[in-house]
Amino acid sequence: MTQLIGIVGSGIMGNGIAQVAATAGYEVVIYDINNKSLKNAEETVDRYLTKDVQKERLSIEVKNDIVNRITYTTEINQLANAYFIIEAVTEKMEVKEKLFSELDKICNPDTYFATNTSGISITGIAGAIDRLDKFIGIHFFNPVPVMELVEITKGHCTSDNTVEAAKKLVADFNKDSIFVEDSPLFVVNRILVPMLSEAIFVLSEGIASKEDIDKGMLLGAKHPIGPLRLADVIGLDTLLLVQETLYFETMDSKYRPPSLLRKMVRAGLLGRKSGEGFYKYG
Ligand SMILES: NC(=O)c1ccc[n+]([C@@H]2O[C@H](COP(=O)([O-])OP(=O)(O)OC[C@H]3O[C@@H](n4cnc5c(N)ncnc54)[C@H](O)[C@@H]3O)[C@@H](O)[C@H]2O)c1
Repeated sequence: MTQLIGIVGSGIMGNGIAQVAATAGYEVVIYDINNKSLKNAEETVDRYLTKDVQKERLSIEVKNDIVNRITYTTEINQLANAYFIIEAVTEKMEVKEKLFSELDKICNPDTYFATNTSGISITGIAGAIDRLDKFIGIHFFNPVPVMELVEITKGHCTSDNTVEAAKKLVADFNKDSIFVEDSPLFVVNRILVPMLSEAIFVLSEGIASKEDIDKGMLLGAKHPIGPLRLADVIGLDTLLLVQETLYFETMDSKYRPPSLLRKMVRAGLLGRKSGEGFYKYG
């Protein structure tokens, strides 16, 4: 029988993870509390796969099979019999804890739980549930269908069996992985996020225009995308929450988030997902 993957959160990351899981042949249920986000996720997956069909990387029949393997729902009970749950909700400890505590009661005792957190402690989130041994960090990168890497992180009580199951899942998803200790922001974001933060400080100090900051890193450091445009792709609200984790966990002032970033989030300028961040979209 085809195994079921439950995705929680249908935002930027959730819809990409759902697409990759369905492409790997799994049945997928994607659950969100927000109907609009689910609708948007469905359209995003369809748009991505349609592009693949147009570029002749995928037949229309295969595209339809992938689309038909994904169910979009606001009913959390539909996740009860999942083989693996992958959580991709808002980057807040209290939101993730409450969700996993509810899932722990609903789901089959054999169900594995994974979080896609960008940097919150895996052991900390697992504190909300009884199945501590079945909890693991699987951190995907944005955009999920394109990026090859995931970071796998064990919590203090994660069993070897769960690590093996996660590794197999990641291999099925056709992703490569690195293994990272449970530490704020893991590896990639620990290095990347301070660079994005510095770009925002450079902008707010009036050292260069946003276009020249991005051009500087594109041409001068051979980055594939400028740091301010990348911040818009990530979502400025998520970026701020991730920076706060690094700052509060280390209590090191070098990681303080730029006040410009905080102001933009308060103004609802969240980047590409809200139509405007450092740049305007749509
Ligand atoms: N954006 C990125 O580049 C990126 C990259 C890697 C990891 N992540 C991580 O992935 C997670 C999700 O990030 P995102 O960018 O997709 O966020 P997002 O804001 O695009 O989407 C979050 C979704 O979660 C839903 N949600 C919130 N609370 C919920 C709940 N209790 N139950 C069900 N759904 C709920 C929201 O309605 C929304 O649709 C975060 O932990 C983030 O740190 C993000």
